Amino acid sequence: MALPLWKNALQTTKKMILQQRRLSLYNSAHGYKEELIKKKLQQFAGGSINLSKEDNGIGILTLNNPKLMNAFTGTMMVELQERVTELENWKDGKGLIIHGAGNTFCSGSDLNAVKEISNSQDGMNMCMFMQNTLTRLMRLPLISVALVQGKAFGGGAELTTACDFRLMAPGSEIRFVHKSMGLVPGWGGAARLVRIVGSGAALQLLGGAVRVDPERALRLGLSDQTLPSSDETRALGEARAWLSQYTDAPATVIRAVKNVVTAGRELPLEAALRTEKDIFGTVWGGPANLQALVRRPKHK
Ligand SMILES: CC[C@H](C(=O)O)C(=O)SCCNC(=O)CCNC(=O)[C@H](O)C(C)(C)COP(=O)(O)OP(=O)(O)OC[C@H]1O[C@@H](n2cnc3c(N)ncnc32)[C@H](O)[C@@H]1OP(=O)(O)O
Repeated sequence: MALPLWKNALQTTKKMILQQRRLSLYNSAHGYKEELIKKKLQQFAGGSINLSKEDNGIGILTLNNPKLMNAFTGTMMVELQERVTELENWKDGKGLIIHGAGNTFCSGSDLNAVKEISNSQDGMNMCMFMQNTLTRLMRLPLISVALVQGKAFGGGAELTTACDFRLMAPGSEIRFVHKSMGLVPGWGGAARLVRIVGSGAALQLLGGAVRVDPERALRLGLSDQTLPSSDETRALGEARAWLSQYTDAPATVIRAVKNVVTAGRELPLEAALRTEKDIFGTVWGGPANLQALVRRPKHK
């Protein structure tokens, strides 16, 4: 018996999206040798990236290196890639909250490792590895939130820009400190920041290594809400509540919502329209749509 049209469309579209997602930003054509880079990064051990995938479709990803303000060691960079692959394969996932252990977000690369990866090629290899991972994170079919408590500095600030939204606890700070180190962002943070706040504000935040508090972040559109509590546990509960207003539907629908927005953001108009049509075909006549029609919802 032929599959219902929506199931057929779902299978076709899933294959297309997965193929697009698997086309990494960097590959061997760019001199990118992933296994060699991973081997180098794994020389710098410490900390972990923990992921909890909950039955309600919300994932909690924790940057766990509190002794070093959750600075990214080499092994944490490799683990982040592994967690993103897990999230790409989580078919029931619809939301993700990224936060740091010890009531602070992340202070960027582990400076102990940075001092060892000092030549240009090793630096660019680390950037290609992190850009591949953060681009895949950004394209996940889940609505993602960076819960910023304490400090999000350097690469930590860049990581927040790979999430769909940023929520900040009172007293927290996002700071692109790269200039002070004679650097520019390398994990894709500049390209994403320009798209979030505009080139003028991005130039000020990068050129001035500006301390961005919750109020300034809201004004710039860099943050979507300042949470009431700076307490670690309460802030996570507030972030869950905030995210729930955008994930309150079956995973198939929320994942389709994120995918049409990603298409609209990243594709030329006509390709975005065709992708939207294909994604529409995966939900039109699907279980959630049919149940809604039976209920005949009244949108007050
Ligand atoms: C593309 C990414 C980019 C790159 O790779 O080029 C980077 O991200 S480079 C790193 C950029 N980040 C920084 O420069 C931040 C450095 N850290 C700080 O400015 C402060 O630690 C701060 C403001 C985050 C917190 O200050 P606070 O006084 O509250 O704490 P401490 O400084 O005492 O830190 C506690 C403890 O953690 C160690 N620490 C903090 N950040 C790092 C880091 N990025 N790498 C390694 N270690 C870090 C700090 O040394 C202290 O350790 P201790 O043994 O107690 O001295």
